[in-house]
Amino acid sequence: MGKPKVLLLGNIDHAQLTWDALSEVAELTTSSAKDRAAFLAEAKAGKLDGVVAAYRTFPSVAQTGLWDAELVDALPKSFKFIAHNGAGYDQLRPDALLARPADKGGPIIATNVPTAVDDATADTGIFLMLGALRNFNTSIMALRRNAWRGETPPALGHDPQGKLIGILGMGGIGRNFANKARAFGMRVAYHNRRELDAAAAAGATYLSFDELLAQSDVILVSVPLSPATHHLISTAEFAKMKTGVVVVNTARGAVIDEAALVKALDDGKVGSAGLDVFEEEPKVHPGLVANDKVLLLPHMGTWTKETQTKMEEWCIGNVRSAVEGKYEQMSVIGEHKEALAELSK
Ligand SMILES: NC(=O)c1ccc[n+]([C@@H]2O[C@H](COP(=O)([O-])OP(=O)(O)OC[C@H]3O[C@@H](n4cnc5c(N)ncnc54)[C@H](O)[C@@H]3O)[C@@H](O)[C@H]2O)c1
Repeated sequence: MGKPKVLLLGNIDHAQLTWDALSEVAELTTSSAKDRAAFLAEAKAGKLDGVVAAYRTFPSVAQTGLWDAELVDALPKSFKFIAHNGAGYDQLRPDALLARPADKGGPIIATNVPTAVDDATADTGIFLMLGALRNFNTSIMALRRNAWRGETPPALGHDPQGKLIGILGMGGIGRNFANKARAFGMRVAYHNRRELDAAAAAGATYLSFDELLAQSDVILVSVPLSPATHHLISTAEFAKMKTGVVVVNTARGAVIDEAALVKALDDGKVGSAGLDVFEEEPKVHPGLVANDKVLLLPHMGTWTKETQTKMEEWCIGNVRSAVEGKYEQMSVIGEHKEALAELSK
């Protein structure tokens, strides 16, 4: 019997040697599909037969579309694992992957790359928070059009010291951000679906969702995007916030209703914002682009050599563990832990 096949969707940019070394245990293959229709056609024509695991990047969604029921249905029976190179896996539909019936190959197990992203993403959040608090974007724009601080000087910014940062989603990135925010003298509160134990909370105060909205001077959005968190923050939630609140989003654009944010900024309810993520990337709402009070980054959260390298190495590690049957070493997504345990029996 030949080696199991592993499919690469997207590029390996930093961990090429580790990827090449996978060929010791697997036959490495790629897809020539340029879009979802072509990918589905390849799968249905049997070109992916024998593939056991795939490595995928965030941009490879252009090649496959979402990993939903339609895509799952087209995959060969041999396909068992999808290793996603990222922490947030909203491009996968965990339910659809799990629901594949036994006669079609049974559940497909997904892994992600948590924790390796924490520092770089939290650092990006700190940059956006300070920049938004200080209104730096207005003066950056003025300087670049050779107008020094602008025709009228920008409004004075605010110091982080003593302000309450409310972290919505106190996971890996949220907790990392909390530590850094403390170094700036901020008071830290958070909201999660459940209160953390004392060690994980590390002194941060647990607030209900509404309390967090009402009391925070700065709100960091750090929850995964899912049907439950889509537009978690919209008109009603902005109305509950302090006037002049600073909103930072390093999670996913669609957790915030972008049109409602534009309005809240225009009304002065939200004082300024720092955004790394957008509802329809790479498109950015024109109301955000037009507003100097918004500091914008094009999804740069993990855009560092060290972090991208760590992520690739980790993701390839998940593929290798899957192929070698070392399931306990895989960082499986929360929704698939039980299915992996079944497989391990
Ligand atoms: N900007 C970037 O480049 C970048 C990089 C990495 C991750 N991300 C995004 O950041 C998100 C968070 O990453 P993480 O590694 O901290 O994830 P994580 O799973 O460690 O933490 C997420 C936290 O959110 C909480 N949560 C989930 N749903 C909630 C809800 N409805 N209300 C309140 N809390 C809720 C969870 O309990 C968990 O504590 C990812 O899902 C991803 O979308 C963005």
